[in-house]
Amino acid sequence: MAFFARPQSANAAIKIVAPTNIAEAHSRLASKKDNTQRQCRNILIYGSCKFEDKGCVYYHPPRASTPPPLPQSQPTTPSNPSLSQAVNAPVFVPKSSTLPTSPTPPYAQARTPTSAFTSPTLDATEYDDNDHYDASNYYNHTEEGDADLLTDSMQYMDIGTYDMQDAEGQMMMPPEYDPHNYYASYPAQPTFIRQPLHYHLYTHPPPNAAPTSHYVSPDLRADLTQRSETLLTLPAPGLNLPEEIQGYHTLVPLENTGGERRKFGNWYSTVYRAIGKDGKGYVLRRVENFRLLHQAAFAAVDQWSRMRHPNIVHLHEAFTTRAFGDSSLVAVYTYHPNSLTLYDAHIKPKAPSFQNGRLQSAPIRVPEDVLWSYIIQIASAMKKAHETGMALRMVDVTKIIVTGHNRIRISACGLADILTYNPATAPTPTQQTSFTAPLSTSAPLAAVGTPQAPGAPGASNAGLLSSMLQQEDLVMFGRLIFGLCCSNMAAVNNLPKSLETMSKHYSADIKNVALFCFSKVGVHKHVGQIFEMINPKLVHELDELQHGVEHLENELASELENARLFRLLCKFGFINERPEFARDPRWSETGDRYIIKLFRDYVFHQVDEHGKPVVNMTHVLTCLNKLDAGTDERIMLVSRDEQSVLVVSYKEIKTYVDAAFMDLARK
Ligand SMILES: Nc1ncnc2c1ncn2[C@@H]1O[C@H](COP(=O)(O)OP(=O)(O)OP(=O)(O)O)[C@@H](O)[C@H]1O
Repeated sequence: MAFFARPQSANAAIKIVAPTNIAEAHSRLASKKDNTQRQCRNILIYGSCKFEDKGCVYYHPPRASTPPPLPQSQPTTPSNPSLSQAVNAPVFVPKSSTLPTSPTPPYAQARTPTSAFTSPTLDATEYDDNDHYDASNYYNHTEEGDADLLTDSMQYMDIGTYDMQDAEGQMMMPPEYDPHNYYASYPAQPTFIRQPLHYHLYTHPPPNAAPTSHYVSPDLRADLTQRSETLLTLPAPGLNLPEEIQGYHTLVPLENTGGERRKFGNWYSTVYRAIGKDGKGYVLRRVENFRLLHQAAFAAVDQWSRMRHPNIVHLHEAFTTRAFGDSSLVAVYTYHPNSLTLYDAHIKPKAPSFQNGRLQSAPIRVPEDVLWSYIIQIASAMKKAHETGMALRMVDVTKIIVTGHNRIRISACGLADILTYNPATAPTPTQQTSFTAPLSTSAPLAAVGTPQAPGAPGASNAGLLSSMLQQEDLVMFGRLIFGLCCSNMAAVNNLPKSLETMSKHYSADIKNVALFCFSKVGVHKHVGQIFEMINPKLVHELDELQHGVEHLENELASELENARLFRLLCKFGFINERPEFARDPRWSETGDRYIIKLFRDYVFHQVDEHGKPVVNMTHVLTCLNKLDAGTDERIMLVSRDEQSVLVVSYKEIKTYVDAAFMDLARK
């Protein structure tokens, strides 16, 4: 309760009085201008004046004597910012158009270009050391300039205004959003004093990136919200799933566990979503009734867990478990909420819908640019795997998931390596990390789950197997392109018809890539050749990606200020109108909290000249951002009975808000 006893004078708010000393300051400046006995500034700065004997009108002390000390300038701001001195300082410049504008500061009159650099008595060579722009020299070398003048001029500066500059002296934060209003309010205040950029100030976004609202678009918001929501859904009761396996809990099946099931190679498999020890979502891909014969089979897991690629679902670990009541193999992958397999997204028959005005149930064909994007992403993932001596082995519509807008990832990588591990063909660590050259022999392909023993002379079993699996990746890739083009995964079984369909709906380039991948082994074929074939499409994809990044940046910009303003509003909510202090006038009618209360009125409860509420988000945003930044700019707060007026800076209000909040938090 100590803060209740805080004396009101503890705050630095000042009462408004008429700025009587403006006229005095002007007359003082005028008298200084007439003083021809003032010491020449060249003597002060350089120790001599080249024009001493050539008509310089200022006073030059005898050369032998020691130069007199610099004249004491008038203090720019009161050294002790006590209330009594602050009251007389005519610093406060009301920003509101309803308030009188401040007089044009004298420094602004003094720094006309001619007076600064075109004095006939100045020799440019005399300023060699000061050629670069320097604000203080600039003023010092004005015709009438001296330290006193500069000091006097500084008194008229609204420091809050100069805080709003970046390193280049550009205005960073117009007090109002409308730049025209800003310059109309400050017609004669050029900006020369450089202050470090205060990143917490509210900055008007560049016009080309100006967000249309202060929130991300509804579509993006809905998408992101749904993704988080999905992670929180609970499993249906009665599934009889283990509560926890190796630290993963809250298992939820991501596919139908009853009815007809497809096999994964020779095994049944089920995909679950689970929460890990770190609270993040994971996918557990369980292979039922798997017997691990060789611990070394998990070597592939190490390799895949080290692999990072944007189009490959990351494999974290794999283990065997009896928690499901059998001997299961579980591979743990990153969870990408609300994903669909390519099959579900493009091939699975949909409920009838209106297409071209007719009710149709045929799947909607994948647009060509989307197909190119898929081809590039899969080829990129494949290239990464092949460069590290591995094969994807999962280029299949049911094992590629769509995790975002046209964004695909290959899931289940590494699983086939464990399931089909054969110690006779297991690669050594060196072979695992070496680049696999394109296959030069016409060896038969190894199907997933049934690797064949290679026998090419000169090549190790492991190396040749790896090459064969990589060739198989390409064949699967070709099959996938045919399937997506024809919306039928058995499209390659009737190649002539499929080619006809492709020619009808897609460009010849897609057909060429599909045929290249699907063609028989025996030629020098590797995934790098695909990139050579599709160069122009790569450029297009890059452009699209950059557009996508820009779009997201703009979305981000619209929310940029919201988090800190939300925190500030929370503090206001905690401090203002506390019911337990409702009958205690000391809570909000005196001292710092009174100022917080008046500031809240200033921000939210203003009325116009007709008494109508001013509902201006720009005003609120500007005020709150300045408060959060703690600027030196001062505002005028009027009591509700309009009997007293307080002038207080944002910096001071910020201190009071923080102190009041800390008091509450400590209670
Ligand atoms: N990493 C992942 N993140 C999120 N969802 C995933 C992930 N991997 C797979 N899924 C989802 O899990 C579900 C089942 O995946 P699965 O690979 O078993 O596909 P499937 O079509 O059921 O194939 P199969 O019939 O061979 O089991 C799919 O809906 C898929 O989108």
